[in-house]
Amino acid sequence: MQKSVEKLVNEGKMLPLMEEFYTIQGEGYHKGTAAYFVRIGGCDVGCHWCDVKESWNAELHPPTETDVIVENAVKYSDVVVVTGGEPLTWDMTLLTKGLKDKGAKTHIETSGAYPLTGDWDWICLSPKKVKLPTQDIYPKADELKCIVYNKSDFAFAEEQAKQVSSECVLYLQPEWSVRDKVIPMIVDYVMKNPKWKVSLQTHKYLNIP
Ligand SMILES: C[S@@+](CC[C@H](N)C(=O)[O-])C[C@H]1O[C@@H](n2cnc3c(N)ncnc32)[C@H](O)[C@@H]1O
Ligand SMILES: Nc1nc2[nH]cc(C(=O)O)c2c(=O)[nH]1
Ligand code: SF4
Ligand SMILES: [Mg+2]
Repeated sequence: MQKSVEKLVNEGKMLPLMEEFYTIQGEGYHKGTAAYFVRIGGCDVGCHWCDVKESWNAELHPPTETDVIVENAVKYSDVVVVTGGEPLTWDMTLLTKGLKDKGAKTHIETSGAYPLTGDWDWICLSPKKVKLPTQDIYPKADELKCIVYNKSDFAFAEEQAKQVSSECVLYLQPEWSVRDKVIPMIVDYVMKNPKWKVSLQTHKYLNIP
């Protein structure tokens, strides 16, 4: 990457944009709500079951002016979900300021593995064992969305739930490739531990992005 572009990316004035699309939020608390998704490239957390591995290498995604991302997003929706990749790889200050100045609600999907930047109306924290969230994000998470791949993930989810606020909404979401195996385990767990709710990737059932 050119040095001048690298500097702009480091300042959050440009971001490696992988894709953007208007769809229905499929997961978690806001599922069913129309929203514009902005997917920023770059992630080195390395979840083996990640459903967007094409996002990992930031260099494959064109550095795009943050102002241009904002101008476009607000044409589609007043709810903008920023995801990735891991959006907190980058400084989210200017992106969220731009969106909020134009009246949009800012939502983030994050593993919390890097320091929290940006001004968010909704934070979905989805912690990963391989690279735990930074301490600063736990009290600010609005929802905690733990992915269940096998039964050890219930214990991990409970450990994570101890660290969020009492208002944070708690979700267990099946890892897609093992959904048939883990959905019955999640259903049983939630009935026995009703502070948790089930989250499904409903967009995959609806065949939408
Ligand atoms: C692709 S990630 C991008 C945002 C951020 N890196 C994160 O992990 O939160 C978006 C959401 O999808 C979830 N996710 C990724 N792959 C999944 C899979 N195979 N099955 C279920 N959920 C998955 C993540 O845990 C996260 O909540
Ligand atoms: N419809 C839809 N809802 C989503 N919720 C979180 C997603 C993500 O990849 O971050 C996602 C996604 O990719 N599509
Ligand atoms: S943190 Fe998110 S984007 Fe990164 S590998 Fe894990 S699920 Fe994929
Ligand atoms: Mg997704």
